[in-house]
Amino acid sequence: RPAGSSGAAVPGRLATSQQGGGKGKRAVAQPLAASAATETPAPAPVAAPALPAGRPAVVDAPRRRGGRGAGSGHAAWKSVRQERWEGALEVEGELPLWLDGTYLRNGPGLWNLGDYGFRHLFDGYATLVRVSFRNGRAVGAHRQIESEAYKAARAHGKVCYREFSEVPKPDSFLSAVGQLATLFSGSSLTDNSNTGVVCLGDGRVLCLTETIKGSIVVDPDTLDTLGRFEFSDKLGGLIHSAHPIVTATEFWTLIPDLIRPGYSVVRMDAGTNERRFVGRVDCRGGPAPGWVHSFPVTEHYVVVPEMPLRYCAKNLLRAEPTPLYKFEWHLESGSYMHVMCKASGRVVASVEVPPYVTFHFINAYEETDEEGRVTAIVADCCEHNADTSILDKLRLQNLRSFAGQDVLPDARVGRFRIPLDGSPFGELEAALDPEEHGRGMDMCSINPAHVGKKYRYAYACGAHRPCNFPNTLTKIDMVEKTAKNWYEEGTVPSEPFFVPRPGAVEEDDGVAISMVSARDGSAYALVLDAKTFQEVARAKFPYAMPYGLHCCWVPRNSNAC
Ligand SMILES: CC1=C(/C=C/C(C)=C/C=C/C(C)=C/C=C/C=C(C)/C=C/C=O)C(C)(C)CCC1
Ligand SMILES: [Fe+2]
Repeated sequence: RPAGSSGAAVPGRLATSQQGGGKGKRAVAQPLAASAATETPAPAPVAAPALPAGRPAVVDAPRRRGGRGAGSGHAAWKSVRQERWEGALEVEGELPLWLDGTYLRNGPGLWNLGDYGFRHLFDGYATLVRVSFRNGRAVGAHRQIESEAYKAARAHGKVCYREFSEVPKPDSFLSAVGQLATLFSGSSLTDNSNTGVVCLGDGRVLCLTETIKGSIVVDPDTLDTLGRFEFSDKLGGLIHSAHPIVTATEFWTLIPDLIRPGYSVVRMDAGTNERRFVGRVDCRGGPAPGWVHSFPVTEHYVVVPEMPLRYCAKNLLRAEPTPLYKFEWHLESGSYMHVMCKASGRVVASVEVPPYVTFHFINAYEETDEEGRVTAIVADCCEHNADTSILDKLRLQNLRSFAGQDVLPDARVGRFRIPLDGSPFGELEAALDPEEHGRGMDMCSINPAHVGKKYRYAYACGAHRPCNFPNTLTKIDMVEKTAKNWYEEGTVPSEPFFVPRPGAVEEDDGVAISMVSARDGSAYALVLDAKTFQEVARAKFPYAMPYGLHCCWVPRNSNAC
């Protein structure tokens, strides 16, 4: 964590330097003594202002230029109203006293610029949410990440960089060659880091998206944007996996090569900014690499997925999105799983597998024989039955227009088995009956002590049907092949993030924390006992919170995660 960032709030620091002028309440200059770390009673919640006058107002009405969209819908799909807020949260139930640290959640929380509404869930500007727990109390906050893309959009009142589905309206007549140049130099790509948030081994907290320039360091206490994470190496690349594998000592990621289809596997030591090239996987099919939103590792291997949903340079350039956005489906190209040895960079297996669509790998581990030799890799993921339609379902118009129809495509825990004996094929099967979790499955976490190792439990979002989006929290038992489900009518819960109890021995000794947005506009951090999957407490925000994607846990008073 950067020097001076202690985990305790600094008494006397102001909640905001902005003065009100927008539609929200005016700023009240109030000491930020709200952290439970200060031992002082937490003050009442203070609303920060909406955007300052003269800048495009952030509105919560879902509409595109020229008219309102279909219904105002659920609070989860409405833009956050204020740029920032911090205050004590009302706690219902008993927060465990050992829960001492900060839960951070990142996600695209702002989908409107003035009266212009974005199309897709993944387009929104990044909103970081914080809940700090101490002594059974909770302090909440949220803040927009100050990416160049967000600041430019605010300053000019329009999209200025290429987002997931939005592209800037050309105001100069760049030739096709010019457009291509801005794409391949990366200058037109967004740095809107609205997807992941990770705590590095050295304590720095990094927000991520799929562009490398969108790796942004934030202060977990103030939620200040500290600046771009500059990689000091010469590896280059424009895009990488949104989900690096981060441990106390290292950081692994994949860099797809769109010119010569393949992936670079790279590793960075904690405490440095220098990635080192470990090895390369050449694609086996298709005109471009498969989309790698995430990938898993085992103790000795990196697993590189190559799915038939592939990047598409033509679609990257398009002004109007296709149903598959920047990607293309190439069933004929085959589906593969590659395995690289972490130590040598050698590809030790490359197998063809049944077609699959996944965004999130859950975990992977090695299977060994009686002599301890590794015979196969098992890799689990949230698998969408090789159906890409989930991407279109995540258009905001679809999410906002739910009227009781069951339209969420089925998903399952897909379990790959990749033999290491030179066989050309691997297997893919459901790890448990998908009915156990309502045939919805995404946004997963596990006990971090089990990353790359044999594990039993995963926490994810499942479905209580009919629904148009995952609306339950589910604990999957991979051994018993059962699930425990949490559901509350009208709510949209985000990724349940597992936080182990310090000193825990059992894999599920801890809590699962999820930010829940309710239809009535309430929002709360829900704390479930990870063993029983029963609610132990909820910490309520005094305002509506949009849906968000991924989370991390920053333990208190530690300079490392
Ligand atoms: C900005 C550019 C890109 C951006 C890619 C992004 C922001 C990808 C984000 C992907 C996410 C958040 C995937 C999450 C999936 C969640 C699912 C399927 C949940 C399902 C629920 O049931 C590129 C596309 C890389 C191109 C360059 C510019
Ligand atoms: Fe993700």
